Amino acid sequence: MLKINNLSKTFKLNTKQKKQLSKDYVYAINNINLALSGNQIVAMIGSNGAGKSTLMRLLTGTLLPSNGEILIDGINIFEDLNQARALIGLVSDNTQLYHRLTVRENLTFFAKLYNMKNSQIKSRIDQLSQTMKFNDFLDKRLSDCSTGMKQKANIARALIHQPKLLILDEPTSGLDLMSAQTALKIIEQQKNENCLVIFSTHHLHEVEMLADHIIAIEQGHCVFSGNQQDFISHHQGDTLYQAALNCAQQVIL
Ligand SMILES: Nc1ncnc2c1ncn2[C@@H]1O[C@H](COP(=O)(O)OP(=O)(O)OP(=O)(O)O)[C@@H](O)[C@H]1O
Repeated sequence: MLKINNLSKTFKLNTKQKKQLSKDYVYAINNINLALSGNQIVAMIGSNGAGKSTLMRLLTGTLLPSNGEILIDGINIFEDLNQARALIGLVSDNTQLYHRLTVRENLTFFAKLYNMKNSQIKSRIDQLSQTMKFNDFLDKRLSDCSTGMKQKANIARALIHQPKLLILDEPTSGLDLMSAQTALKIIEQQKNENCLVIFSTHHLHEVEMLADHIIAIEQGHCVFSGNQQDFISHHQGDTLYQAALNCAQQVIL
C-alpha cells in the first residue's frame, strides 16, 4: 500500500549553524526505505529531532524530498499530488479548523475541498458523528468546544473523505486522560476501515495499546521496522520501555 524508496530530506543551515557544525546542510531524513501494507496501525517512535515530523510532512506531500519517492497504491505522491491527497488524511498541530464555524460547517467545508457531493457529505458526517460519538456537539461552534472535542473534530476532518492513509502527528499531545483515550479508540477503529494508520508518539503505552507495527527513527535513519515483539527482542529489552531506551541510545555511524 505504502512504499518509501531511498527517501532523503536535507535542510540548509543558517550561518551560525554552519559555523558550529562545519557543514552547509543537515539530513533530517537519510535514505529511508519502507514498505507497509494497509489495515494496520503503525507507531512511529524516536528521540526529539530524530526526523519523525519531517517524515510525516513528506508522507503528506506538504514537504518535497531532496531525493527518493513515496508511492501510495502505486501513485507517486510528488508527481501526482492531487490524486495522492485524496488518499491521505492528516492530523497535526498545524491542521486547524475554523473557530467561528460549527463542527458540521467545518466538516462540510473540508468535504467540499475534496469535491464530495452534498448527499455524500451529509451521510459521511452522520456516519462519523455516530461512530466517533460527537452528535451532541455537531452544531456547536468550534470556539465553544473543549480541547478534546476539538481534537475529535480534527480527526473527523482528516477522515471525511475516507482516506486510505491516515497520518497523525502526536495526536494525544495536550489532551487529558479521557480525551486521549477517546482519540486512541478512534484511531483503533480505523483499522476496520481499510486504512493504514501511522501515528507518532512519545507515549509508549499508546504504542503498546495500538501498534501492530513499529517504525523507529533516529538521526534521520529508520533503525527498526517490525512488530512489537521483534522490536523488544531486537533491542534486548524485557519491556517495550527498556527496548525503546536501548534503541534511542544506539549510535548511528
Ligand atoms: N525547516 C527546517 N529547517 C532546518 N532544519 C529543520 C527544519 N525542520 C526540521 N529541521 C531539523 O530536522 C531534524 C528533524 O526534525 P523533526 O522535527 O522532523 O524531528 P522530530 O523527530 O519530529 O522531533 P520531535 O520529537 O522533537 O518533534 C532536526 O534536526 C531539526 O532541527
